[in-house]
Amino acid sequence: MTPQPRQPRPGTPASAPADGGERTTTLGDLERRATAGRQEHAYGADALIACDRLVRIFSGDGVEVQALQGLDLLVHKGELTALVGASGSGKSTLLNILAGLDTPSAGSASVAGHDLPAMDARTRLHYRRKVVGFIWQRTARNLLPYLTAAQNVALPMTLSAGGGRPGAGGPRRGRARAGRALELLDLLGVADHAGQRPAQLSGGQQQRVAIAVALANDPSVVLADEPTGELDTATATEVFAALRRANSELGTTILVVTHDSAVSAQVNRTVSIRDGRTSTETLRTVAPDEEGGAAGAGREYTTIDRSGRLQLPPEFTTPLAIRDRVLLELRPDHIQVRPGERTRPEETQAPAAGTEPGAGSEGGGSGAGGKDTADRQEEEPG
Ligand SMILES: Nc1ncnc2c1ncn2[C@@H]1O[C@H](COP(=O)(O)OP(=O)(O)OP(=O)(O)O)[C@@H](O)[C@H]1O
Repeated sequence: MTPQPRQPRPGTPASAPADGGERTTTLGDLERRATAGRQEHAYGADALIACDRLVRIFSGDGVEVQALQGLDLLVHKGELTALVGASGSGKSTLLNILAGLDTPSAGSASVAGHDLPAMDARTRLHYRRKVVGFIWQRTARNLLPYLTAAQNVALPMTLSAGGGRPGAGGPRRGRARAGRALELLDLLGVADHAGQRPAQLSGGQQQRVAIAVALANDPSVVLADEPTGELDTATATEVFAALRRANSELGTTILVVTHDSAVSAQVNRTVSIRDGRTSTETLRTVAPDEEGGAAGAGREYTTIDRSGRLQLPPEFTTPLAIRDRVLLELRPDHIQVRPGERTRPEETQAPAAGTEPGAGSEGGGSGAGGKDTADRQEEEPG
């Protein structure tokens, strides 16, 4: 048997310095550089929220519902993003996963460096208390009825400081917690109601106190599921303005699910979910003012998933009768999508002996830069 050359172990010099001079590159150095390079280019490495091919399947009574079907989403630090979509498209499912209340069936999700599917019960509890704040649609679900507004805001700080043990110390002591609660209520325009219980507050005031509760522990992210769903338009605008203030003044990243197009028009980025996947997103260049007015015109973009797939909206495909396939053509600065011709039965038969596969046919039209024969003849001079 031929002896194999022994590989140096990671961390040992690939070539030792002959003159005892400068240290040469080791295999360990190369490995570290390769790992750093991989992390740098990993999907969503610079994002605060990164969902990669997220799948959530609910099963029961022999029926399976695929609520999320390989959803990709990146949200960067400091963004205020609205999540819209038809009923049943998967918005709440996504938010529950990001809140640490549910786990995905497949795919990965990370928030502020926390790998959500990998969290154990203890980490999950810490995550829910410190890393994310949550606002529910039902005002009554956000606040404890027997505590005042200020006590409701101080409660998450007490719980995270000492697990609710009486007299427990922590990052913020009693007086500091009360001070912070008042600061937050002031920021959200409800400081005058600090001593009142939820039943004494209007729906809009309750939701603003709920935002303060969600912000109490300086979370990296605030998630809100239809926070204005139970409110009239004027009150919804006020509550949304409070969310925007939290985003702009505290820099908190906020992801808000809404059905209300007036609300979604007040953010710079609106991501639309269709059939459990992100389908389009609208970006606005001019931010709305304090009252929610004068937002810049939005431009809608179709999202491309990690495998290069995009969903063509029915408003585009229906008028052109686009169904099974399209022709993609690579142009210097864009890709052209044209309806593929209908398949004729003879085209689906095997090619006759001696003919090259695909010769003279449409060729499926899938190659970038590929052109069908008719086109080429059309464009050739003479
Ligand atoms: N616990 C569950 N068990 C079974 N199916 C569920 C469960 N939760 C959600 N689903 C299903 O998953 C799909 C997505 O639901 P989800 O609530 O995420 O949608 P949504 O976009 O938030 O809808 P809505 O806007 O009406 O709240 C729906 O078909 C729903 O019926």
